[in-house]
Amino acid sequence: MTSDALSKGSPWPLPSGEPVLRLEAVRKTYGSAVVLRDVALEVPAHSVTALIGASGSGKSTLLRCANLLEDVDDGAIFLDGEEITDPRIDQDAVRRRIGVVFQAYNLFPHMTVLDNITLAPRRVHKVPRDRAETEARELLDRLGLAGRAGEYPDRLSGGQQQRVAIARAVATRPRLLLLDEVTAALDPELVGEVLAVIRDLKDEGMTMVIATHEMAFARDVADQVCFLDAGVILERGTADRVFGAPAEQRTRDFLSRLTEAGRL
Ligand SMILES: Nc1ncnc2c1ncn2[C@@H]1O[C@H](COP(=O)(O)OP(=O)(O)OP(=O)(O)O)[C@@H](O)[C@H]1O
Repeated sequence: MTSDALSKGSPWPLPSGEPVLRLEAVRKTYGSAVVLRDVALEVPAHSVTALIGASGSGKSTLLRCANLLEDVDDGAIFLDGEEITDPRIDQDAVRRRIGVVFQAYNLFPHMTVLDNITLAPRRVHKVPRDRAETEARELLDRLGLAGRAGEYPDRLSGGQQQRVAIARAVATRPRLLLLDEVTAALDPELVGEVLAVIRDLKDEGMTMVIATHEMAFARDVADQVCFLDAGVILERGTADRVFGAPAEQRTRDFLSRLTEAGRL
């Protein structure tokens, strides 16, 4: 994070001391399959956490639980110290504080880029149209999409559509941004432009949890890396530590398989 970006009036709320997101002993099952076991995680304000691990290790499920798209079987999840897995909580109000971007951009095809981005600020957060549109245009500028506000999504490349999806997710000034394999559906030459946008958000102080198979990116951008193995956070540490000196044999095996495949 650059203090410069914050002093210029970054929209992301300042740290409260409490981790933005905290998971305590989270367990999630689908039928008889245990998908998350005893997962504990703390995501401090303005930090980036990368979730890495083989396909099926539980990265998406963890993000879906954090956004209340899935109920947990056991354990608790806290947003800014408030237990959001408490059944009495207003789940919609919680979701309004969390931005989510998935692999599929899910933009509304019949709406312009500007309308896609301003829909939630206007409808859900009751931001007046003028202000919502001014802020959306500023966001588009920052994400390298100046001049595309009036276009429909099908006129944009996959990388541009995914940047619009990120703009839509941050337009509501979420407390936390969850990114689930946001480059997985993109042609390789478009991956870099989306990763650059995420790096800029980090520099502006956005708190993020990113499930990714892009190891070089995770190593570069993450403050904290969690290696998931069969639903367990087997190893957690700074990016340099987990990638440079993994403590667990299964982490070493995972990383060497990627190295052999030329993906690390
Ligand atoms: N709705 C569901 N019903 C049943 N099983 C599910 C469901 N969603 C996920 N699973 C299972 O949970 C496990 C974890 O899946 P998840 O998608 O969280 O893994 P992942 O690490 O994100 O994988 P990938 O890297 O391929 O996205 C997998 O075995 C998956 O088959």
